Amino acid sequence: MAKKQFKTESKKLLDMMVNSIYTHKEIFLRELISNASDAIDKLYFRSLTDDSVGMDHDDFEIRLTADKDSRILTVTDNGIGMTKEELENNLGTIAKSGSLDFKTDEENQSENIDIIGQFGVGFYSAFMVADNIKVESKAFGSDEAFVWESSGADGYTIKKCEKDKAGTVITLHIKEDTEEEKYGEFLEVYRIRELIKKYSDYIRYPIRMETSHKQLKEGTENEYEDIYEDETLNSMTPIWKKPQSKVTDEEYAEYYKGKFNDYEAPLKVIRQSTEGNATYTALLFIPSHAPYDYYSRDYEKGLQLYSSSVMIMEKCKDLLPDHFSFVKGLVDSADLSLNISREMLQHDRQLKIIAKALEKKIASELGKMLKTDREKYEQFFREFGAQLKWGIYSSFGVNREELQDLLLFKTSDEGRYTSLKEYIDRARENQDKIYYAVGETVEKIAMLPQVESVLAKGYEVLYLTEDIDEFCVQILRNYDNKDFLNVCTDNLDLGDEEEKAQLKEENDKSEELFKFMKESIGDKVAKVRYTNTLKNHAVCLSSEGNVSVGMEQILNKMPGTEGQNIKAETVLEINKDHPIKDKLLYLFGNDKEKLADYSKILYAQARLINGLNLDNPAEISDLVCDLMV
Ligand SMILES: Nc1ncnc2c1ncn2[C@@H]1O[C@H](COP(=O)(O)OP(=O)(O)OP(=O)(O)O)[C@@H](O)[C@H]1O
Repeated sequence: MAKKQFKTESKKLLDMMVNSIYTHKEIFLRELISNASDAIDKLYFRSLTDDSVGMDHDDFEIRLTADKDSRILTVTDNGIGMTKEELENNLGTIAKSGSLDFKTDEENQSENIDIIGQFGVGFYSAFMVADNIKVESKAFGSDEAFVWESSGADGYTIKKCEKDKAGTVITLHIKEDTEEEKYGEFLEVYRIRELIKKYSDYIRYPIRMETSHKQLKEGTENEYEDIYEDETLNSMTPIWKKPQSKVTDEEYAEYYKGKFNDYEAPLKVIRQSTEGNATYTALLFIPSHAPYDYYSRDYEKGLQLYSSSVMIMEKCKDLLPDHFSFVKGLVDSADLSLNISREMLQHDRQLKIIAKALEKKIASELGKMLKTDREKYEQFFREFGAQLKWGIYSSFGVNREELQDLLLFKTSDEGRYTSLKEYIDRARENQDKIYYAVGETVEKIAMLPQVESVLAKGYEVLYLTEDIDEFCVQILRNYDNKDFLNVCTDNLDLGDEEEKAQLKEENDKSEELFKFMKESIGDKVAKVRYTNTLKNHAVCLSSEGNVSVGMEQILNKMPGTEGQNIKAETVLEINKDHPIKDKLLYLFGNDKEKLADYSKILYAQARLINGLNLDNPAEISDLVCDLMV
């Protein structure tokens, strides 16, 4: 029979598995057992409403056999099974489409680790240890059974076979041992027992295996015989049902990695059990890094939902607010009915109470981490901080009480992270503003002329480097009764009354000059004026109104704003103490043509100083050359 070919993506992945240098090959057993358990879950769930299943919870099992002579390891379940089409679709292609959109450079073996870790390639991982795999399966309700067989990337076959009951038998022919790899260990009972304890202990169905031990023969004194017995290798207690003191950090980490397809241990484990309004146990994990798709539309938030240890939903969105969408984990509650539908669940009062309590718990645990383990918190914030800021912005500040003290911003104080409270604690006496500036990097912001002058007066400035930062700050408006103030906007008010009056007078006097300069530059600026906030530079840009120059950039980059051309009211500010001022006044009286060129050049310089690109670099370069020759 002709072999069918794997889909291209699957073939690549398979090649990688077959030649894997991944050191944790042992995880293949966890993957197969987890699939078996899922398949049993499905049939058990069905048995609750369908008498024809004819099985009780106690009838379900996962069975292992290992034969060292033939190098055969089998994993058998009496779950829902697969039809011919399902065998084809589930095992002939990668379950999760798009997993391989991610770079799969076969040459670069080190990427193996990431792929296995990130996507939990499941069934395919068996090819790390086996050179031939057979999957015999009979779907519940079907009269026919089929066997899928493959020796790796060259393809697979599907044929009819005989099988009595619904379920699946996976037969692995374990690879021959090599110098580096002793694959034979996966046929040893002690090793299998160890792996089940490590990765699959919590599986709620018994994982059984016939094992033997030596026993003194009855009636003899020194004759021993082999006694064969069925041994259940797992404790079947879900990890969240074990007393907290009995679970080590490592066990939580292994559980998390296996269940949520992560290659790194979580940054934090949160466990909560309550009775009262709602009785539930929650086991939550804060990952130590954002999943590859976290900041994309494909990412789906949610927690697993169990009713008395039986999973009723893989991803319950309603349990997590958007600003904590990075949290992984599960909730087990006896208060929820097993047969509850998704639609009903949305309106379930219990669920709402649980969700509220979890939100509070997560916020308080993060707060604690910020206080007691700064380094860890900063690691968390680098990965997920933007989500908290987004939470404030997208809710128009409704969540501010919960979130504002969890925020960190970069600051002029050595470019490190600060919380708002820390900023206030360091603020100068009588400082009634929280100063901030926006830019791509800390270094670029530090060079902004306005920032220099605010720093020179002894104030600290928040450096907003992330796209969401300024939006978040604008929604907050103030913190601890102090308003946020963008140092590049018009109302930076650092001088005394006398200085202010003097500036106004000078500005009024030069009104005609400014009008001419503005007309020369065109509608890229709304105004030209003098400023007394600059120290060394001749010019800078600032803005008036709600949209700052930085926001203009971000808003125009956002999808959906094409063609809207959102504009900041840009102001070109000229240092009133710089010699350029006299030059401009002179040109205004004597050489308007040159003044027009100067205006354009000054505007271009201001853009460069503010870290912005020029829209007409060739023109500016020509103008500068003309001045030079
Ligand atoms: N023992 C089994 N019984 C029934 N169906 C199975 C069994 N093993 C695998 N499958 C089916 O094959 C699919 C693919 O399995 P695979 O382990 O590759 O991915 P997955 O379990 O969906 O994802 P992941 O392992 O990343 O969580 C499963 O979703 C399931 O539908």
